[in-house]
Amino acid sequence: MSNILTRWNELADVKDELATRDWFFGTSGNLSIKVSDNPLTFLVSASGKDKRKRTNEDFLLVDRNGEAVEETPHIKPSAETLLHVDIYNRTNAGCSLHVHTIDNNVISELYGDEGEVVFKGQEIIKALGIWEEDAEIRIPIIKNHAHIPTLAAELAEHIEGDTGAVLIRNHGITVWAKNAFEAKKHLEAYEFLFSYRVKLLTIKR
Ligand SMILES: CSC[C@@H](O)[C@@H](O)C(=O)COP(=O)(O)O
Ligand SMILES: [Zn+2]
Repeated sequence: MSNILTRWNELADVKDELATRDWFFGTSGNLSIKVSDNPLTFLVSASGKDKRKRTNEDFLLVDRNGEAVEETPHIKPSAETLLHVDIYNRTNAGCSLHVHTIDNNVISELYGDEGEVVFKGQEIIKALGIWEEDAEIRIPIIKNHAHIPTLAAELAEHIEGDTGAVLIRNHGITVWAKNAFEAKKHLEAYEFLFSYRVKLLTIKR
């Protein structure tokens, strides 16, 4: 099987799993997976589609600038392709996932003024590859901008390694990691932490 087809199927499987979790409200969310390094190309989800459906037009191959490699009259790359462009140009990540969930939006609003949300001493942090006792993680929260180059520029300030995550206030989360398996695992761990915090705060009130 060609590399592009292998990556397509891998990303389509991740998309199906996130859809099963109901993380693609109202066509929101986008996904990408790297196909080649030299030149840099990656598959990114088509804009505005119902990501719960699996079709032959779910992804497009784009170059290091996020431009479609082939002309595709019916579909265009995600409106947020520039965010994925920055991740692949600045890291060795192999996959990037972006979802809007109610919990990640609530957390981003609750802690938005602080510019980050901190989690400590929770077992699920090990899913992020951090194994120390009482480990602490900090997820930056950036302002949402309708102007995507401005949003991408602000996100880029927090792209520091081959794995990471940024919350966009009242918008969603962007996660990247070395491959699709790791990116999905990290996304699930973050969403676990957000859901836990929202539930705990609700009960404590
Ligand atoms: C339909 S609301 C979500 C969009 O504005 C955007 O934030 C998003 O995540 C999906 O855009 P898309 O162009 O389909 O990748
Ligand atoms: Zn979005």
